[in-house]
Amino acid sequence: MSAGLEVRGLNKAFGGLTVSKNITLDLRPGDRKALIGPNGAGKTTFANLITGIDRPTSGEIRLDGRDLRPLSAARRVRAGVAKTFQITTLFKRLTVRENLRLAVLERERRGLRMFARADGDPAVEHEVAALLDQFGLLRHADAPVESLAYGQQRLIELALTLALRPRILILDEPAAGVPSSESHLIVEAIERLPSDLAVLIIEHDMKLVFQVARSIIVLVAGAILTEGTPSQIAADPRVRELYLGAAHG
Ligand SMILES: Nc1ncnc2c1ncn2[C@@H]1O[C@H](COP(=O)(O)OP(=O)(O)OP(=O)(O)O)[C@@H](O)[C@H]1O
Repeated sequence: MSAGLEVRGLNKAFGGLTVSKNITLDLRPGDRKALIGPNGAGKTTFANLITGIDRPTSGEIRLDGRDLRPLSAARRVRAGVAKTFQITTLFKRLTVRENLRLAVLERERRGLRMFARADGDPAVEHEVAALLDQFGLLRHADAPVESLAYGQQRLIELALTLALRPRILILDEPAAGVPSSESHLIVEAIERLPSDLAVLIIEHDMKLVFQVARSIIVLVAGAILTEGTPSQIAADPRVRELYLGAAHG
């Protein structure tokens, strides 16, 4: 048995359209991998197969050797597979601290009934404070989420996901909609993620990808074209053609 996520020969067809083709990859503790590819390459579908939103037509998905395929999306989160920014919903009128508290309680399955008494639980408060600190949100702790800049709201979503204590984290376009003046917040937050977490970043912003990824997987028409270090990918003529072709097309 090996630690982390193992995907073997994954296929997915919607009717006659095959959108994932024989995808094989690993996500090990500490990995910082990016999944890139043109629009419609099948990145979101791949993420949905891992998180259990979609079911593969064939192929294997294992976490620490355990077959994930029979598990519902909710059970996969409990097993340690989390994806921002879909499972997270911010309560915009509540404060940052209250949102984080709810996420911790949700993980503990204490639910909303405990909410009123929760601020009396030192263990929960300690964990919330650590998350606020990790994401540089301490000074905004008691501000309503809706009063914060968009980039900061995305940080809160990331903090909420980490409150679930995932082992595999899929970041789905973490910089989407974030003004370039705030994108450094996202980069810094990714750099501060726990070192043993396995991270897969799906992102169109190549600047961000090359800043944070140590390995890049290129998906084209549902299949992996290549996987390599950022410098290998940047030098790959097929990848250059793909992106230059897209830019000129
Ligand atoms: N539920 C579905 N039913 C039928 N076809 C689908 C479904 N979901 C996705 N597809 C098709 O699968 C292909 C891959 O889509 P997907 O959204 O996974 O690509 P993507 O790489 O995430 O694209 P983008 O970068 O634009 O988000 C597309 O042709 C899309 O139309």
